[in-house]
Amino acid sequence: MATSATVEEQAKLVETSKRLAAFQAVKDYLLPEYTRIGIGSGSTVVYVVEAISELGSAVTSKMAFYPTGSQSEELIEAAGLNLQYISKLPAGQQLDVAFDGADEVDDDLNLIKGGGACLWQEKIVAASAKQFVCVADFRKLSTRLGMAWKKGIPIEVLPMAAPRVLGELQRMGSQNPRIRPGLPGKAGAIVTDNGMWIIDAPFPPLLLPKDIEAGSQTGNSTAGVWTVDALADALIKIPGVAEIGLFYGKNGLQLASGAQKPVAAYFGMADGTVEVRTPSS
Ligand SMILES: O=C(CO)[C@H](O)[C@H](O)COP(=O)(O)O
Repeated sequence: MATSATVEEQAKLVETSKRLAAFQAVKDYLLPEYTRIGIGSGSTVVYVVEAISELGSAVTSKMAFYPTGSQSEELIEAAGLNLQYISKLPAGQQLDVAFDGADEVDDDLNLIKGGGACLWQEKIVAASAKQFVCVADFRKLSTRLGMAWKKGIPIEVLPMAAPRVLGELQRMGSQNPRIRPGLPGKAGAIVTDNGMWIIDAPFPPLLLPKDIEAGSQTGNSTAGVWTVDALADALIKIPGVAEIGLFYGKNGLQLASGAQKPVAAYFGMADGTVEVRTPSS
């Protein structure tokens, strides 16, 4: 009994933390004059939509909301918000802001995403926004990707290429990469909103430039030890890989468009506070 109460309490704490982060992020980054808002996927984003709905229709009726897949599409519709599609965003134009969750966030605001299999559309929406804001609970706060999220980097692949991609990943040092299975009771692999499969590829914790500068590591691939950028650049080049769940590259603040990294990551903490991580440079 005591154990189950603890598990329940922990689950409640996590939900409270997600909600805190989401409400603070919306308060800080959703300005009433904004008209185009990206809405990511996952359980934390549910609270983002709740926070937005609480602003009332006088504010939200002038806004259009762009989903990152079927889950967030349903969320937007259920909240009575105006649904719009990124495919309808005129060339050269941007969303004002996009909110999304993450599976892990490192010291440099690189992200692992795709735990919910929506990474491809999530990356397109994030990169289409002037500002991408990440919302998460304390479990996602990390120093190096792969330290907290042990399931591996989600990689969206063309199904016919999956066996070959698995072989490439092993060669690159991934430990036991696996095709993600479908829901319990459903045979076969999980199929994304884009008709693709997901491979989860665990790698040893990914290094940052500061690790290389410190001289203790080389960041090369020989022992499967990679920097975030080197691994991401190599993964995306594998034939059959549609998109990868590493959101990396230049800091969001430095870019007018195309950023994959957030301008800020909000973490609801276990003590009821919200920690905000922003780019250091
Ligand atoms: O990348 C994602 C889905 O593809 C999610 O944002 C990520 O898995 C976090 O989800 P949650 O908020 O439920 O922890």
